[in-house]
Amino acid sequence: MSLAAPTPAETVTLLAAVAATAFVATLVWLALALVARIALRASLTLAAANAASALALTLHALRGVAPDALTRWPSDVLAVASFALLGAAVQAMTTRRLSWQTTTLTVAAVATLLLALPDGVDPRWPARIVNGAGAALTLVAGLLAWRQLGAAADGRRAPAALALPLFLLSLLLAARTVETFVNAGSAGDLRVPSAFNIACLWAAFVLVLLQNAALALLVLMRLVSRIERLLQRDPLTDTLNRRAFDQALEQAHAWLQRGRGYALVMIDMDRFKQLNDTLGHAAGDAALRQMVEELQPCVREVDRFGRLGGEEFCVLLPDTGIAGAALVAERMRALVHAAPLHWLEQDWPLSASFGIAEAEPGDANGAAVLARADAALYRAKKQGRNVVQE
Ligand SMILES: Nc1nc2c(ncn2[C@@H]2O[C@H](COP(=O)(O)OP(=O)(O)OP(=O)(O)O)[C@@H](O)[C@H]2O)c(=O)[nH]1
Repeated sequence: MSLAAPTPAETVTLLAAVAATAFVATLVWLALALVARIALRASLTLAAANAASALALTLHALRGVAPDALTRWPSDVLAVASFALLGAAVQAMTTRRLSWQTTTLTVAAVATLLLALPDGVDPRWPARIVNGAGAALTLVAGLLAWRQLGAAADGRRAPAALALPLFLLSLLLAARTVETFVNAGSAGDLRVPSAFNIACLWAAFVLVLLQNAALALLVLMRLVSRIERLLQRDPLTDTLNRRAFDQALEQAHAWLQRGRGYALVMIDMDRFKQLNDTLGHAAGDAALRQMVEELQPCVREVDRFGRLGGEEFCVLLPDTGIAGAALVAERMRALVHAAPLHWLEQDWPLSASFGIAEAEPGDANGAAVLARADAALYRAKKQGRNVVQE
């Protein structure tokens, strides 16, 4: 390929290549949405964005071959729709919300503006409007992605650099708009075999690939986060499962050497077997969920709430001594005791026993602290239940 003397065949071939790439991306996002059911709304919106882009580029390439009524206004509107849909998909992916009103209004406004252009208007005007609107839409999408991706999502930070292709796309579209003003010979038409158009088409080709790859990576990260969460959580109560809690405990214990203490509050619902045997297993499950919900306000962001098994739970309180743990446990005890389980028109009184322990420098590991909290819990049960013991 020579940049000095491009041929019309080159620009049309490149246009077809970008359109074909967008078309393949459409199929991939459709498969992800409909077959794998991954990030359904965002994937479908991205499929629509790529489809609109593929169709817009194909119609653009057919200018002069197919009727103008098909290849001018529809192609321009589809191009703007593809940028608006891309923005909507980025919004759906980063904020989990999808604003159809903004997308529809933007496309309708640009479509009306293009229709309102007088007959025989300088053909660069439609190009300026489409590229200008595209630059603005992709810039807004890029800024949104930059802001949202930096924020913690599912406990994992997605790199804000994933927004970079959107900024580059915005820059490319802005450059195309400016070029129609500063270059007297510009037609604002991608089919014209100029060095500028060839460079733009190559950049568009790379950016379509980069843009889709960045968003696919984002979807993958979301998926991994979701799987990680499923592996760490107890399905009934959404507290940490035993494995994840043990990990958190050993992590906290490692910090003990660096002067950061912690305490444990072990919780065991009283006479749970009796509840299960009388009202049934479903009522038992409901009681466990109710207790966890009631205790959540006592648990800080830094605390770790885990289910050790059956009706036994434990809360890990970093930077907390035995006095603090006693306060928390007493508050929890009162909360559980205050609210009976409402089940099939009857009230079943609930209570729980609590064992607390503080990590000490002599403790070899977290399990040793847990064993002391367990022994304290045993004493609480021996004392007649519904009490806190240390
Ligand atoms: N509904 C329900 N029951 C469970 C679950 N896990 C364990 N259990 C039941 O919890 C009961 C625990 O009984 P026990 O260990 O005797 O304890 P308890 O009846 O609470 O007696 P105390 O702790 O001494 O007050 C058993 O009947 C288990 O089947 C669960 O996920 N859901």
